[in-house]
Amino acid sequence: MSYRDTITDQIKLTEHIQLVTSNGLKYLHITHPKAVARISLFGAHLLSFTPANSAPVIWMSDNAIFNGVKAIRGGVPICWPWFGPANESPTVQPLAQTKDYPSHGFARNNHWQLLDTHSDNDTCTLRLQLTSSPEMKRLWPHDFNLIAEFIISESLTINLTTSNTGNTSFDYGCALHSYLQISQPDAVQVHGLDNQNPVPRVLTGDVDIICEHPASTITLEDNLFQRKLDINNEGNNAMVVWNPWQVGAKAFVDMPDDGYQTMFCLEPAIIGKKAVTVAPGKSHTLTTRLSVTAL
Ligand SMILES: O=P(O)(O)OC[C@H]1O[C@@H](O)[C@H](O)[C@@H](O)[C@@H]1O
Repeated sequence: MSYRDTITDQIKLTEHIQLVTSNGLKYLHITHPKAVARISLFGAHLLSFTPANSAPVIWMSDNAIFNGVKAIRGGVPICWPWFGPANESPTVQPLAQTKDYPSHGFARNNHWQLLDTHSDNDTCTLRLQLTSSPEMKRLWPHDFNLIAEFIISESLTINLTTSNTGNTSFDYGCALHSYLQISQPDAVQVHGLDNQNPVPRVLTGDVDIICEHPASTITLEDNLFQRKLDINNEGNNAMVVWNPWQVGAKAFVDMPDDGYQTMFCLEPAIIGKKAVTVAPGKSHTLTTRLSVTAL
């Protein structure tokens, strides 16, 4: 059952933005002449983004679980303050890399606070915040303020700003783990993944790679949807490219067996030893901008 079937409360925040409660969880519904979008406060997780006159840009699993515990499969999960399994990440405290450390950090498994919303004829802007709690500090012993800003118009911009509110520097890793909607695997080509070898990448099987020299704009062309998606990133040091293909999809309880045929993850990320260091009182922003053009 989708969370949309169990809505119990709706509050109008602006002309274009509603705060919706479903099964005790909060969602933001954005309905603007330029685009429709949904955001879950659990995870500050963008669930959908569809500009006017376009097919959906973001893929969401038909079997996604909205229980406020498990990270949602699809959309744009925010992986933070580490990427991938904790025991492989240099930004997790070395003595504590045990099994109860969630993969891809804890930002996508926590409830965020809605800071503010604004909308006008051009744009909707929404800001969500996560701050350090004792439970989070058990996993990652730093004081922080994390703000996810979503700017929704013909294009989508996500600014993820990490601020150090403590007295010592920290390193962090992260990814805006965008699940992009595609028509079918053999209709798509990706450009810009490797700045040094600019060859297109086609989707012909399972892929899980970290590209360390991405161009600032990655382009996903979809010949069947007759569109190209430009993904412009700032503040990342890598792009993760992922599709679990048939065997991988079957192994996920929250992905239909054929789900891999309509998704392609292209994730601007901060990974590895080159992870960003944030000094006390300082901030760092990772930005991704998605815009669609007809082919
Ligand atoms: O199932 P999760 O934790 O959401 O991760 C999904 C995938 O996320 C990708 O970013 C990783 O590169 C994959 O290795 C991983 O399987």
